[in-house]
Amino acid sequence: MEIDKAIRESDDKRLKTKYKNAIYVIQRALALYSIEEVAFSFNGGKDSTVLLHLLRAGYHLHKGEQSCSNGGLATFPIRTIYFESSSAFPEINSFTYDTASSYGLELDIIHTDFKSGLESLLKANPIRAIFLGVRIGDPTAVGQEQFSPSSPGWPPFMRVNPILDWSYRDVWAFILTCKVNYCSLYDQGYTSIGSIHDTVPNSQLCINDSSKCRENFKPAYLLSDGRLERAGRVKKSSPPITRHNPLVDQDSIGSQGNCMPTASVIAVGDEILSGTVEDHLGPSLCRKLCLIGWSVSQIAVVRNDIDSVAEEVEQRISTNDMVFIYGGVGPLHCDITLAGVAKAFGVRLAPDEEFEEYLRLIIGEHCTGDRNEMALLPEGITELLHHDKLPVPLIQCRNVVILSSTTNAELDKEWGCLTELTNSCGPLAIMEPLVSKYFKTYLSDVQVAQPLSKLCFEFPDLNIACYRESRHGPLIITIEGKEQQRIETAAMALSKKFHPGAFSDIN
Ligand SMILES: Cc1cc2nc3c(=O)[nH]c(=O)nc-3n(C[C@H](O)[C@H](O)[C@H](O)COP(=O)(O)O)c2cc1C
Ligand SMILES: Nc1ncnc2c1ncn2[C@@H]1O[C@H](COP(=O)(O)OP(=O)(O)OP(=O)(O)O)[C@@H](O)[C@H]1O
Ligand SMILES: [Mg+2]
Repeated sequence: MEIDKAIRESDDKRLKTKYKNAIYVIQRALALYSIEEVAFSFNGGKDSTVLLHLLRAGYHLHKGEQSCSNGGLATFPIRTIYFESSSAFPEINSFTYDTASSYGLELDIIHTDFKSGLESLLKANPIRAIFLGVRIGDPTAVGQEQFSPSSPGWPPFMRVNPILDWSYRDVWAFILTCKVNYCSLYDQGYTSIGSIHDTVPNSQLCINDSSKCRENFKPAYLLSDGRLERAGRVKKSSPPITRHNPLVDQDSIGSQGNCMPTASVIAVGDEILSGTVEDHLGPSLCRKLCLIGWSVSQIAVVRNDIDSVAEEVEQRISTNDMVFIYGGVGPLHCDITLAGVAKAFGVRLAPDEEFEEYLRLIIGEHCTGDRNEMALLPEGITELLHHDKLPVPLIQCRNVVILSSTTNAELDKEWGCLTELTNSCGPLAIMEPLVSKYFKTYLSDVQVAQPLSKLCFEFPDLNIACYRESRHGPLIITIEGKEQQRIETAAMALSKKFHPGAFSDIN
């Protein structure tokens, strides 16, 4: 088979190893699943082009092991799916179609979104595993392995990623060594291809030729720093904050009519969800936020699972000014919080040298593996918040602050530093806290209900709430607002509705 021969004849040892491992993954998958149970997700991109040829070679070798077939690959027996979108580059579409006809691919063209397309595909076919050209540097690769079940909420199938550990250089080494065709856009400076709306040629490949009016680009395989592969892709998450942004621009709060900034708190921990450990940090964080005039919109607990964290963060970042997340931070297998945050913003985890230096000062060279996994941070969106009292800086990714505290004492320290950083453009705007007044009464709920709801109506600018600490204990009523005088007026109005002494002040 021509691919296998080209690699065998090449001197590139690294490529040979990558090829061998990818073929091994493909052969494992073909041994585990029948040919009707597998599919190949092909989109004409460079990574899926590499995968196509690896699958052709892998299938040929797999067949060869079973019989002495000469592997006449006029047709490619693995069902191939292409999600065609109206915003795909015409060059990508034509390359995909031409490749399908050259290699006899049985192409299923799907016009819906990934999730519903896969749902229909799995309903109509016995597919259990899908080959993908996902690589470790892709944002969507976060948390994946060579065999990874589809995420919760997706139809159930196995994602098989034979080139997960391939670098940008490996991909081009393979394409050039095997002399296979690739989409023409890669010769025009495109290095990673999304849609026509979010992809431009990579500026790293721009040739500055003042004599020509048109910009020229070198081909993709000349990009020397593979980390810049996605430089031509517009980030999926443009600044997520749709409301005013109090992160650094504290003046914007006043200009929005003194509206309170809101925060959401996320705890990560299976141990909290199983009831083994009680979360004390969440309530403490809520109190701290209220004390600096912030309103807490939600407190959530999620599992130590990348997708659960990503889903929660993705929902909270657009509706809150800030999101605070803690738990799941560290070097253990269950420490997935940073990966979840990266996934929520659609970026990858990448080594951060500055952070690594801090970690090295603390833990020395005692990290396992090639490098310190704790120094992998969401790429392009991370800011390190330094403070003299902290051994390592706090991590902020856009409007998400990742706290590493595990106890209230540690939280007090981190919080103290965060609020002190405010003066030197830290993430928190310190607002005037709301003023509140607490009353208690032994009247029954039924007696209090109607007058209290009238009071809410008369004072719509105040936050009037009530709760009981125990079934037979007093009813506690709280009145919260911006001005003390206004609260006193409401308190007076409330007491006038009942006999004297019905309420006592517990402030
Ligand atoms: C066949 C196939 C299976 C996928 N399975 C999953 C999945 O299990 N979980 C997930 O979060 N995304 C899944 N995706 C979506 C990809 O992670 C990613 O969103 C997609 O490749 C588009 O990337 P883009 O947003 O950069 O265009 C799948 C995509 C395809 C084509
Ligand atoms: N529209 C699509 N139809 C079918 N498969 C797709 C589609 N989009 C993505 N995929 C699958 O996801 C993989 C990863 O996509 P990604 O865009 O990162 O790689 P690529 O398109 O092959 O190369 P490039 O990074 O140069 O765009 C693809 O190799 C392919 O297996
Ligand atoms: Mg692509």
